[in-house]
Amino acid sequence: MADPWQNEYDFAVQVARVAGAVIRNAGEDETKVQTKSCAVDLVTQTDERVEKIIIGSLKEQFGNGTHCFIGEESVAKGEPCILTDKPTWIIDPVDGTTNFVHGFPFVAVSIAFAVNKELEFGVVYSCLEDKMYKARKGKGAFCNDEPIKVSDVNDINKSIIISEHGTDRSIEKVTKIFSTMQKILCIPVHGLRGSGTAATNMCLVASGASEAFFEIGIHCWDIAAGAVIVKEAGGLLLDVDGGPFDLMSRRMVSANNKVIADRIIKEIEIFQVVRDDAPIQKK
Ligand SMILES: Nc1ncnc2c1ncn2[C@@H]1O[C@H](CO)[C@@H](O)[C@H]1OP(=O)(O)O
Ligand SMILES: [Mg+2]
Repeated sequence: MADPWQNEYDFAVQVARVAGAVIRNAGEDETKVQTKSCAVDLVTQTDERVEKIIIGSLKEQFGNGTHCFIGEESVAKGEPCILTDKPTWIIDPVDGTTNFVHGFPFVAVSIAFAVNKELEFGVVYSCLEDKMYKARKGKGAFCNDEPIKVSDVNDINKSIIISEHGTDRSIEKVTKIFSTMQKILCIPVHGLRGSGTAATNMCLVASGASEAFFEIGIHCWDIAAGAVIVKEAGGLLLDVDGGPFDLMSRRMVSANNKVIADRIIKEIEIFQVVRDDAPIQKK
């Protein structure tokens, strides 16, 4: 049977490439920052411009009222962040905005597509490295059209684990994050890393460069596309408490296998975050 979402998938790859070129060519003026939720949560003109380009072209192509859109900058401006059964695009125009502002060379465009609350495909374009990661449910994961798969390491002592610090600087959260990192480092593991973009981190797990990436505080648009890519590369997704992965929960462990995931989960100090789909007055 023909793939009902083939056109959407192919178009997402094209749009991600265009968006990545816009990011690469963004002038100095466009890296001037404004802040969002706090002093270290950054946004630039490019984030907003690229989201408009992506959503604009998707709407022109498919938006006859049947498709919904969840985009990082649209949600920041008050649009709802609720996943329904309708075909829904989940978009982070510039994942790694802090990197982008500083010229730290990992910045990704992340585009995912869900139907009936299930992720159908994901595209992550790491635009400064010119790496196009993509995966269609049931059809494998690719980087620049070459198949990718997760690492086969199941000895935690031989792993590289990725995490990030996020944008919350409250002392209790930072203490928990660093305590978790310290415990994992001292298991010991070969190394701890973080590229500064959740989408790229997930592609690093998918391509076998790292065994696991976990974070509390990420948003659905940071990880939706990467989630399909990790799964299709043979990896798995879990909640930070070992339960099932929930895209809207802002908590995620992605790993090459269950042995590594379970070992990491044992060390994670959980802190509370407000869900992406919580009523707006709670945020
Ligand atoms: N409050 C938060 N806590 C943790 N990670 C966050 C976060 N807000 C955004 N992120 C994302 O996590 C990674 C770095 O921690 C980036 O992918 C960043 O996405 P962004 O660049 O699109 O904001
Ligand atoms: Mg992001």
